[in-house]
Amino acid sequence: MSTMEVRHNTHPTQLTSFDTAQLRAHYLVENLFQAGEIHTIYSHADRAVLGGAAPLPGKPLRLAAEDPLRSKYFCERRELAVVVVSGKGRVQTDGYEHTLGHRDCVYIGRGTERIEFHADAEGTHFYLFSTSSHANFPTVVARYAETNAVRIGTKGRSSERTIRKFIHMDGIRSSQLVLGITTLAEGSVWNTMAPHTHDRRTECYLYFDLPPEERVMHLLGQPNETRNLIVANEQAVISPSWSIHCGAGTHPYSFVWAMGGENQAFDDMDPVAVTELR
Ligand SMILES: O=C[C@H](O)[C@@H](O)CC(=O)C(=O)O
Ligand SMILES: [Zn+2]
Repeated sequence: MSTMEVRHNTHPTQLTSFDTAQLRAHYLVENLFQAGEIHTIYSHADRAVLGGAAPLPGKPLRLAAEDPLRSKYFCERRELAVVVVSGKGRVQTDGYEHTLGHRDCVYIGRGTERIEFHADAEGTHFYLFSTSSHANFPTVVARYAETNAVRIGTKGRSSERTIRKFIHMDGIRSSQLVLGITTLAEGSVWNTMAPHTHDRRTECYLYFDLPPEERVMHLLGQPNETRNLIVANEQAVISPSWSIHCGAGTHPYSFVWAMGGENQAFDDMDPVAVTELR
């Protein structure tokens, strides 16, 4: 079974009038991974599609062109990145098979007609992130262990972490999609603090590798009007271009960050000083 939910855009002044349930309904994505199903969210923010595929071993799942796409197949006008956030498995693209371990990624280019998810273990979860695409780029696998790890943050600020860029201008090429994984070091809690915005891109964070009883306190909103979401394992946050996106966990975690929009320049950020936050 597969389902696609549609989410509309919000104006920054709306965010400050939302209560907790409304904030969660607009920006938090829960229940991405349902055993034996593919669940996707079509966000009008840069037309990003987020999804979760949770096939059972021996029962592969095929990605469908849901009605909101109005296309013959999912990647007819789209590119797609798939990251294994738990377990291990295989992704088949037009008959080619890509074997993926924990935190490995496959970029699937526009024009790929048949996409199938196979689990090699119980509880295998494939995270999907897709943006529209007007050019064909080759399908390529990126392995977590083989990707250059950039260490950032400091122990003193409880922000020691590694950033691995998978799909970007100097890595796997794409039409607009940019994606990587950040992993927190033992004893560190903060990602992306001091925060930033990037007015030319929407960004989504999918938090994972967090024990079930732990949480990430994620901050969002314009820098001078912030709110928070309490986020559990394998839940995602959609950050509009005007929103900061950062968080602190009660335990170390990893997250997939993925963007789509006007440009792919990772450094095209507007930094926000901690003292400017309200
Ligand atoms: O626009 C870039 C993204 O917010 C992330 O790459 C930031 C991040 O992973 C981190 O600081 O830990
Ligand atoms: Zn960002």
